[in-house]
Amino acid sequence: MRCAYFDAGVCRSCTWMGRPHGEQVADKERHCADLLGERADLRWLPPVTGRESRYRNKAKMVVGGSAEHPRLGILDAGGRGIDLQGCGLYPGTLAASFPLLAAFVTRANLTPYDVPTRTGELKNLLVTQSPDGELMVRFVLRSQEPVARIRKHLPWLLDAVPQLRVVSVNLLPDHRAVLEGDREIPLTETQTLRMRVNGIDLHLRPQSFFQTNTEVAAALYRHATSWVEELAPASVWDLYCGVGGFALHVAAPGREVVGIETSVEAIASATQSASARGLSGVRFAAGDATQFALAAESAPELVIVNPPRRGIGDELSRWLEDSDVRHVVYSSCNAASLARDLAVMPSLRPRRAQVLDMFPQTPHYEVLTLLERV
Ligand SMILES: C[S@@+](CC[C@H](N)C(=O)[O-])C[C@H]1O[C@@H](n2cnc3c(N)ncnc32)[C@H](O)[C@@H]1O
Repeated sequence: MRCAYFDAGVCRSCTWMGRPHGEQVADKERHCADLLGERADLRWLPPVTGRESRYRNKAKMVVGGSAEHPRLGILDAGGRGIDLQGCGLYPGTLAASFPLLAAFVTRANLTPYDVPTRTGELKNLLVTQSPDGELMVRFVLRSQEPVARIRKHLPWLLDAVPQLRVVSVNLLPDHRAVLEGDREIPLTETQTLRMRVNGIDLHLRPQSFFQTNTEVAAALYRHATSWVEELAPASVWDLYCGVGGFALHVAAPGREVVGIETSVEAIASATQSASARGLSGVRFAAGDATQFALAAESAPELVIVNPPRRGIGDELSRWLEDSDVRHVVYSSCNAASLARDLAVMPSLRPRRAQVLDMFPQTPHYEVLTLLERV
């Protein structure tokens, strides 16, 4: 794939842009195999690949320029906005919303936040596209000052972008290089975007994580589910469950499934999905994964973990090592932290591993592993 922004040197976010896709995937497999080391009893399954472009379901656009001429994209080294509305990573409906969102910024007179002078209001636009082509838009603002203007002009935006289902404001008052703050102000009655994956309705609210690449995420959930089905455990924990993707896929009659996640919003979404499906054996609770495991009276037969980049860490790895959990399905977006965690769990041996190319044009990838107690 080629990218005019990359070739012109204005955006270098996709560091592998221009490299043949097959070569990228082979490098990711090699990288992962090196980190996991020589293991005679580990079977590598063929990698999962999806489309090379238009695969990102979420755009995190920094807003620069002026209210009259907003730029949606990234900031340069001097803190000025670079417009990347033509970025090839975003799917059709999402990409088509950018010029309309830019027109809305002008219409509602939303002054972009200027990093060097710390003035202005609109910091970021966060846009998510569901598999059905519906959109969630979040305006990340420095203060509530523009909220009334956004509300006033919102009917225009809802009319201009008919796929728009969820709109909210997120407040990020401090001058920090983060994407969003803690406080969310809903602007539409609907505050949940339906993310239909493999025929299962997941629900995404603002402030919840969703796998970046819906097509590859669907394969991730399918493959993990087929491994779990083979083992047919009576009890499963889904730790770091987010909106419940793994838990809702592996739910089955007679199986007890518990999902644990720190985000209260994500747990509300997961609970909504479970009750809509009438799943009585699935329960979700907000909390820290490690603390939950350490406090539990008994361990399940199988544990799924899908932690952030830092991995599950020493404490939870040690707990798993000392527990009588027979199998762990570990889905990782950082093979380096996976390898560190594996070193703390020598009794849980990786039997299967599969690289999933969740982030084409970058060195990042997801790896799904099945660990078995020896
Ligand atoms: C890589 S995401 C995985 C989400 C989910 N499994 C999925 O498929 O969408 C990691 C999740 O871990 C959650 N998280 C972060 N720290 C946590 C902790 N200490 N305990 C439980 N969940 C945590 C995050 O909020 C995020 O939703």
